[in-house]
Amino acid sequence: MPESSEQTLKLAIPKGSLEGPTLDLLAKAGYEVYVSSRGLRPASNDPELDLYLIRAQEVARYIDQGFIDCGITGYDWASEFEDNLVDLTELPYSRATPRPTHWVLVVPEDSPIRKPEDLQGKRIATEGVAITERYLKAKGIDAEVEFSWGATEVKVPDLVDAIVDVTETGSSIKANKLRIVDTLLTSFPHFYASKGAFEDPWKRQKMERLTLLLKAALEARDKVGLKMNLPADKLSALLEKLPAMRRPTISQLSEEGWVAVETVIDEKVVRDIIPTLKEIGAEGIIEYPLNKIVP
Ligand SMILES: Nc1ncnc2c1ncn2[C@@H]1O[C@H](COP(=O)(O)OP(=O)(O)OP(=O)(O)O)[C@@H](O)[C@H]1O
Ligand SMILES: O=P(O)(O)OC[C@H]1O[C@H](OP(=O)(O)OP(=O)(O)O)[C@H](O)[C@@H]1O
Ligand SMILES: [Mg+2]
Repeated sequence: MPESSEQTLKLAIPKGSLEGPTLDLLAKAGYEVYVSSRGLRPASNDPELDLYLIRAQEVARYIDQGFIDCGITGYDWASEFEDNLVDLTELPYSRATPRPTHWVLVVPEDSPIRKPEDLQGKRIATEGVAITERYLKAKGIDAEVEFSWGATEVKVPDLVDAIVDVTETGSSIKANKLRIVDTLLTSFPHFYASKGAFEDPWKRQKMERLTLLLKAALEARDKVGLKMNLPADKLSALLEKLPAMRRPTISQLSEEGWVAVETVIDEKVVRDIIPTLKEIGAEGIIEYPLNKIVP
């Protein structure tokens, strides 16, 4: 375990839906976090980090109050504190996909509610009471909003007329035979800092370095490196046929008439590209995973 450090940065990691993907991202960024089964103050391989596992809903409030220097949480839960926080960066990852989450107004498939205005005088259950009330107010709709502790999908139509819930893949909506009436908010995780921490030169530099590494790790996601040797006279054929190979590095090989080509491409096109490269005349093709890309 690394030695303790003089100066530390108090960083909150969201406990719950985002915990797993956030720990994976931190690891890719170079920060191994060791979470024990009940421990909410995880250790890490960086003695300058003082880590807290805090519910996503509460991260922004503790940063706002200055108890925590910075943290990762969904934009949805931080939006009401937005004016008091420094938004260091958006981090485009989710629980299961690279897509953002949506807070949606949902009713049973056969509900008579077709548009938001049909909610006038109705009852809505949600974990996001503030998000829902802000939305209704903006639309001038008067409806009763009650807090839900979760498993919200089960409440329509017997307990309430509609719900507002998070959706990512849409599978919960489908499984519960629900229909989306409107989208209230779209959210990715963000890395937020308190204004106080941002004004502290040491903390600011530490957070900016962390931001760079987190973004670099996300940038490298779903990309791979590709390297090969190629007869020099086939180079133009290769570049013509493979527009996916943007800005490759070309270097001369010691063997006359041959070049080495190196590039970064989306992993999803690799299975089409490698056989084509072989057909064009490439040899010694290697594909390798990437941890970080810093533009
Ligand atoms: N299915 C999901 N896919 C991706 N992100 C999600 C999903 N559910 C929630 N999130 C995101 O994770 C954060 C926390 O979500 P939420 O408030 O639902 O708490 P939770 O961690 O899922 O815990 P709970 O079990 O109480 O719902 C939010 O920023 C939200 O946008
Ligand atoms: O569109 P999907 O990919 O299906 O994701 C949406 C589901 O994920 C969240 O549930 P969670 O697991 O947080 O449980 P909860 O119902 O206790 O909030 C959300 O409340 C939905 O139920
Ligand atoms: Mg949830």
